[in-house]
This record gives sequence, C-alpha cells and structure tokens, in this order.
Amino acid sequence: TRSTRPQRLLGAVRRTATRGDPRSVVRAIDDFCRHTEWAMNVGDEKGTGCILDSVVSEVSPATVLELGTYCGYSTVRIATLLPPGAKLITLEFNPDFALIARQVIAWAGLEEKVHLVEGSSGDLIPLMKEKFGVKSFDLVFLDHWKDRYLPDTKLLEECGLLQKGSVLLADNVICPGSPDYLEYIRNSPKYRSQHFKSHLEYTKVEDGLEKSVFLG
Ligand SMILES: Cn1cnc(CNC(=O)c2cc(-c3ccc(F)cc3)cc(O)c2O)c1
Ligand SMILES: [Mg+2]
Repeated sequence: TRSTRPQRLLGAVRRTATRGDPRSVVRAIDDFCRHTEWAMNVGDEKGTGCILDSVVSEVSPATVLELGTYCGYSTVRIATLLPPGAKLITLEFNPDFALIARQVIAWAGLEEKVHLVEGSSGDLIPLMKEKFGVKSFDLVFLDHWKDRYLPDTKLLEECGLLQKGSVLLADNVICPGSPDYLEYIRNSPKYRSQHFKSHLEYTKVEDGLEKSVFLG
C-alpha cells in the first residue's frame, strides 16, 4: 500500500540528513516540505532564527512541554537549543505520527533530551507531576489540535504546572486559528501576550504565533 506522508518525510531525513546532526535533520525536513511535499511542521520561517528559536533561546528552559509532536520537527528544533540537563516532554495522540517522530528524534541523536509520550493531552497533563516528576514547565509549545489549546491551558493552570514567568508559545493562532484561545489569553490578567506575525509554513498564507507569559 502507498506510504504515508510522515513515512516519506522520515525517508527524506534518512537519505539526506547526517545521523546525530540535528541541524541537518531540520534542513532535510524543510527541504522536503518546501520542494517535495508540504507537511504541517512549524517550518523554517516560524522556526528559523526568528520566533520559535529565539523564544527557546531567550527562555533557556529547564523543562519544556510540547503539545503535538507530529513528525518531531519542532521537537528537534527545540531540543537542539536546550541547556545541558534540560528535558523536553512531547505529547502525541496519533500512534503513527509518534512512531515516525521517535525515529526522527533518534536520527538527530536527541533521545536523551526528549521524552515522547503517546496519548491525549487531556489525559496526560494531570499525570505530569506524579508520573513524570515535573514541578512546573518553563516553556509550553502548543501545536496540537487547535480546539485543545484553551482547555489544555486551563488544565495546566489547574494542575499547578505553570509558575510566574512560564512562557506559552502557540503555533497557528491565525491559520488554522484558535480564536477561543486568543480571546482568553489576551484578556486574562494572568498572562501578558505578544503576537508574532508570520506565514503558514512553506506558504505565503498569513499565520502567527502567540507568546504569553504567565504572571502567577
Ligand atoms: C491531524 N493532526 C495532528 N496534529 C494536528 C495539529 N496540527 C494542525 O492541525 C496544524 C494544521 C495546519 C494546517 C493544515 C492545513 C492547512 F490548510 C493549513 C494549516 C498547520 C499547522 O502548523 C498545524 O499544527 C492535526
Ligand atoms: Mg503548527
């Protein structure tokens, strides 16, 4: 049967990226998605040097939560920039995506820094403290189902997983969009938000990321 897009993306990584070199893995996926087949990776405009990379470097987080692994592109981008000893927990609901992402993360040589957990964010977030020994997250990257951004943010608050200064960075707040999340986070006295205009990965379609600092 025909391969899936994530399988073809993994093939491109294996063919063109150097094992153990995360930058070459990111470049291989960007090249594949720009020239061969689009895929919903945050991409090199919202990723490269501008927003995602600069926020990660600025926060220099000890603990990161990523919601929505997909093929592991942003997982590799973020993990590459983490200080020694830092941990990234990434949640993926789709087992097929998770299987590909594990191989992409392994090819990049980042298994030590990344803990990929399969399951729904709604089920897993309440387990972060007891099962994963997390006190709180310094950075949360939201990139999963857009209608889960708001409920999962409220869940993170309720579970005491955000502390003063924790940063939430949400992809796709314009396209596909997450209007209820934007409405909440921009009007809540518990957050200070900033919008970074950009484009949908590998296209000219308007998109953007929302960076929100939890004020405690
Ligand atoms: C199935 N699934 C598993 N994970 C998810 C969560 N991610 C998205 O939905 C997502 C979608 C798009 C997008 C798709 C089609 C289109 F025309 C325009 C935008 C872009 C992104 O960056 C995304 O993160 C969906
Ligand atoms: Mg996205």
